[in-house]
Amino acid sequence: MPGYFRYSLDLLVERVKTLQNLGLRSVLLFAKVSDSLRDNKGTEATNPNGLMQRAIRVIKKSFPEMLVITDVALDPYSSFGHDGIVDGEEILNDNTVEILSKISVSHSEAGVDVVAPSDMMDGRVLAIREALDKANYRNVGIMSYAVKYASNFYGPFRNALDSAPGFGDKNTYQMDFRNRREAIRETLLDIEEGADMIMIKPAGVYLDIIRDISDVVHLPILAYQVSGEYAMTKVAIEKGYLSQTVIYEQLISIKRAGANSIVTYFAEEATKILQ
Ligand SMILES: NCC(=O)CCC(=O)O
Repeated sequence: MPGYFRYSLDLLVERVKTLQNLGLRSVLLFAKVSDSLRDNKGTEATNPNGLMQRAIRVIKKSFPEMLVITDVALDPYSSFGHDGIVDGEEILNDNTVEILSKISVSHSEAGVDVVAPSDMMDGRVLAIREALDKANYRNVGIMSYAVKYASNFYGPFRNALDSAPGFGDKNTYQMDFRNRREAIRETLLDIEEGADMIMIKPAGVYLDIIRDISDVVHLPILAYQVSGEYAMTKVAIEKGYLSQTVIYEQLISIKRAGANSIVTYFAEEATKILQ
C-alpha cells in the first residue's frame, strides 16, 4: 500500500505524536499478527497482552487526549481470513458475535475509547453494548460499520494485512453494491441496537448512499475512504496524471454528501492542505 507502513509499538508513539502535532484528534487502529497466532476462534484477539491491547495502552499513556478507536473483527486473527468463525463453507454468525463482544471488552480493559466492529455480523451491536455495560464500560462508544459493501476497493489494505479470505469471498455478510435500500435498513437496525456512530464504506463511489443515510439519520455519520480509493489517487498523483488538489476535492465531496467525519489514509496530507 503506497506510503503506508506497519508500525511496531515504539515507532507507533512517534507516529501518533506527528499526527497529534498536525492537529489530528483520533486514530483508528488495526493489528497485524503473525500467522502462527491465527486460528478459527480469534483466540489471540482477546489476549490481554495482544498487539492491539498493548497498542491501546501505549497510545493512551502517551496521549491521553487522543481518541483511540479500534477495529473489532476476526479477519486479522482468522486462519481463514474471514470476519467470522468458519464451519465448512459457512460463517457462524452467532458464535462470532459472542467473540466480538469479548474482543470489545478486552479492548476496553486496555483503555479504548470507541470500538468499531467492522465484521457485518447480524446482532453484534446489541451484544457488544450489553457486554460492555455488564463489564462496566458504559462510556465506551460503538462506531458501527453499518454499511460495508463487498467492494473491490479493499485490495491494498488486505495486502498490507495479509487478510484476504483464504476461500470464497465476503459476499454473504458484506453488502451487495447493487442494493441501495439495504443500506438504510442496516443503519436503522444498528442504531436500534445501540450504535453511537455509523460508518459507511467505501466512500467515493457511494456518495449517493452517504446522502441517503444522512437524510434520515441524525447520529454522527462517518465515511471511510478505503485503501483502493487512496491507492488510485496516490499513484495518479505520483505519476503526475493528477495534481494533489484532487485529494481536497474528493474529501469535500464526501463531506458534501453528508459525512460528519472521514476516515482516510490521506489524513496527514489533508491537514497540510487545510492549513
Ligand atoms: N476492516 C478494515 C477494512 O476492511 C479496510 C478496508 C480498506 O481500507 O481498504
